[in-house]
Amino acid sequence: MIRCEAVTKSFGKNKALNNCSFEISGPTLTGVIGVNGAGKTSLLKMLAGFLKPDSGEAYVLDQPAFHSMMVAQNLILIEEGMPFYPNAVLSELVDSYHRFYGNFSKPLAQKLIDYFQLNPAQPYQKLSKGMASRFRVVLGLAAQAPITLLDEPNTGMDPSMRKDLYQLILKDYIKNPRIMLISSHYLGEIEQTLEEILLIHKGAVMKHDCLESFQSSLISLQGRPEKIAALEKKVKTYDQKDYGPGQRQIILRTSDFEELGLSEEEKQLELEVKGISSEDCFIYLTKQEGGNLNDIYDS
Ligand SMILES: Nc1ncnc2c1ncn2[C@@H]1O[C@H](COP(=O)(O)OP(=O)(O)OP(=O)(O)O)[C@@H](O)[C@H]1O
Repeated sequence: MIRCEAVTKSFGKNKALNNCSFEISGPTLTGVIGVNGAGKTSLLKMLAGFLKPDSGEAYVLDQPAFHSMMVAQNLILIEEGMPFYPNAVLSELVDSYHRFYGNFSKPLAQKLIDYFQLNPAQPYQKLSKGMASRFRVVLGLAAQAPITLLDEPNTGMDPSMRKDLYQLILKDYIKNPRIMLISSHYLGEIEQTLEEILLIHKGAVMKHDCLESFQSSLISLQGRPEKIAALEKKVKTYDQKDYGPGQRQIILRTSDFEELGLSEEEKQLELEVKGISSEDCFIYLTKQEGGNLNDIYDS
């Protein structure tokens, strides 16, 4: 079980987490998504007990996470800035994680090291970015910790290795179902692996849903511009595009679409109603309020 109750954490004037609440009570593969700076890493570090909340509380296995030895032994967080000893070679790091984590599987670590073509005698600090990510995944999966948090495990990996990684994570989870949180900017790639989505926006949970509900929360509506313009006045739209003079598309909430009470005839003859991808859903829901990119080059 992991639970955040109104967790807030600031760094100076910067609020990394802002009244963040959610709960995961049993084995689930959850994707933690959000734009840059949304608070994903801060949330994972909070659950790992590395950060103390300013207010609220993060619980892991019913205990406050901060500096808890019980939490440390039952949870692994892999992330780019893991504090390994300087000059440690991969086999030494595997041994030290094996000593710490009760469920650590050395045979699995060995198989993953071979699969990822890593050299156990090589110092971690000499690995390329993608190879270092591969090694962190070795530790993250071989630890078999009841709570497994993978912060951008695919950083620097080439596309074919990223595909393999998603399969590995899924196979590992099927073999040993547990709470797994994976943060990633590659939602379109990783979504087949996931059961749930935790969308973090401005330090808070914007959505926590199963993948299907997340994806179907927005919908695309296309039709003649005057027809669409009439509907647009009644709902909040997340995007609008014109396709030539004859067609206009809007993106709106599926619940708002249902409330419009359109007849079946209107839907079939006058409008094209389509689902959108989960990645587009994420993009529309979190669209930045910042400037227009055309302003950068057009004077
Ligand atoms: N140690 C720190 N010191 C100061 N500010 C921090 C620190 N850690 C995080 N922040 C700030 O908190 C906010 C959230 O950062 P965080 O790394 O959690 O976001 P993220 O969603 O993981 O981003 P990204 O996708 O870019 O990795 C950012 O504004 C960041 O600058």
